Amino acid sequence: MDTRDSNVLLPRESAKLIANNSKDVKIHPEGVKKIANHMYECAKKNTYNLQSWRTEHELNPQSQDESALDWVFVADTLNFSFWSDDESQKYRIKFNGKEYTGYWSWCAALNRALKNDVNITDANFYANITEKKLAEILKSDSDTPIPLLEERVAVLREAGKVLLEKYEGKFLNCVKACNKSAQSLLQLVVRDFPSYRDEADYQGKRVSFYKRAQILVADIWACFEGKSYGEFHDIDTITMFADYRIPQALYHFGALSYSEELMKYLNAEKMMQTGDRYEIEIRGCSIWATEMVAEKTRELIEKDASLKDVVMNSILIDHYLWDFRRDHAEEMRDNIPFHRIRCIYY
Ligand SMILES: Nc1nc2c(c(CN[C@H]3C=C[C@H](O)[C@@H]3O)cn2[C@@H]2O[C@H](COP(=O)(O)O)[C@@H](O)[C@H]2O)c(=O)[nH]1
Repeated sequence: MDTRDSNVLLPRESAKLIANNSKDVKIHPEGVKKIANHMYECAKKNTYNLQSWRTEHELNPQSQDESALDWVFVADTLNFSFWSDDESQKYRIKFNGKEYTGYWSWCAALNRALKNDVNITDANFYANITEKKLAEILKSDSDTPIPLLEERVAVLREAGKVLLEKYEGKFLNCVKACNKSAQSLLQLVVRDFPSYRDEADYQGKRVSFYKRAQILVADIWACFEGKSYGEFHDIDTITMFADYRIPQALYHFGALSYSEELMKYLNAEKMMQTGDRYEIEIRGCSIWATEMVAEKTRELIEKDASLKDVVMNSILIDHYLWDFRRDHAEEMRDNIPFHRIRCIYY
C-alpha cells in the first residue's frame, strides 16, 4: 500500500540531506564509533535487547494483547513536550508509591486513570473528551501543570474521531491494514492522523521526522517483542525518534557538536519555533548520526559469529541512548543544553 505523499522525503533520506548541508550541527565519526562499541558490548552481554522495553519499565504494559496496543496508541498520541520552563518546577505524578517526571509522568497519569476505571484508552471515550476531564486525568502532583493541555485535548479528540470514523474505533484495525509492514503503518498513521505529520521545509524540499509515528511503530514492535501485532518484516527501516533528549546523549558521547552560535543560543534557553533551521539541523543530524551508529554496530556484530542472531537496529540504539540520558540527567543537565520548543510533534 503506497499511500505516501510522494514529494515528502522519508525520515532517513531527510536526515541524510540535512546532515550533508548542516551548518551549525556536526556529526563526528569517532563519537559514532564510541556509541557503536557500547551497543556491541550490550549485544555481547545481552544487557539491552528487545525485551528491555517491558522488563526495564514498570509503567509500560506488561500484557501482550489488544489492551496493550490501545495503551501504546494513546501514550504515543500525547507523547510530546514534557520539559519544564524551570527545571525546579516540574510536572510530577505520583503512582504506586513512586514519583515520575517527563515522559514517564504522562505514562503514570495514564495508568492512574486506568486504575481509577477511567476508559482513557477507549476511542469512544477520548473522541469527545473535554478539557476539564483531561485536566483531571493529567492532574499534577506538583504545582506545575502538564504543558500544552489544550493541544493535548485537540490531538486526542482528533485521534479518537479518526479511529471511530475509519477503523471501527480500534487501532488494531490500523495494524491489520498494514500486512506486517512498519513503513505501511507509518504512512497510514501520518496520512490519517494529522497530529503525527511531523514535517518541515528545508532548502526547497519537504522533509519529515515523523517522530511520534515512528516511536508508535517501534513501541508496538517492542511491546509485542516482534511477534503477533508487533511483527514487522521491515522494522529496521524505522529511524531513531528525533526528540529533544537524544541530541543530548549523542553530544555527550561526542557524536554531535554544535557551533559556537548555536551553543550560545541553547545556553540562553531561547525558544525555537517549529521549522527553525537550528531545530531541523539538530533533529536531522541526530537521526543521521544514529543511522551511522546502527551501521557501525552491525559491522561489529557481523564479525562476531557468536552474535549472529542478535537483534540490533536504530530503535534499540535510540532506546539505549534515551534511557542513558535519563539515567545521567543530572550530569548532563549542566553542560549539554537541549533545544526548547513547544510543539505537538515530540
Ligand atoms: N527518542 C526517544 N524519545 C523518547 C522516548 C520516550 C520514551 N521511550 C521509553 C519507553 C521505552 C523505551 O525503552 C524508552 O525508555 C519518550 N521520548 C521523548 O522524550 C522526550 C521526553 O523526555 P523527558 O522530558 O526526559 O521525559 C519527549 O520528546 C518524548 O516524546 C524514546 O524512547 N526515544
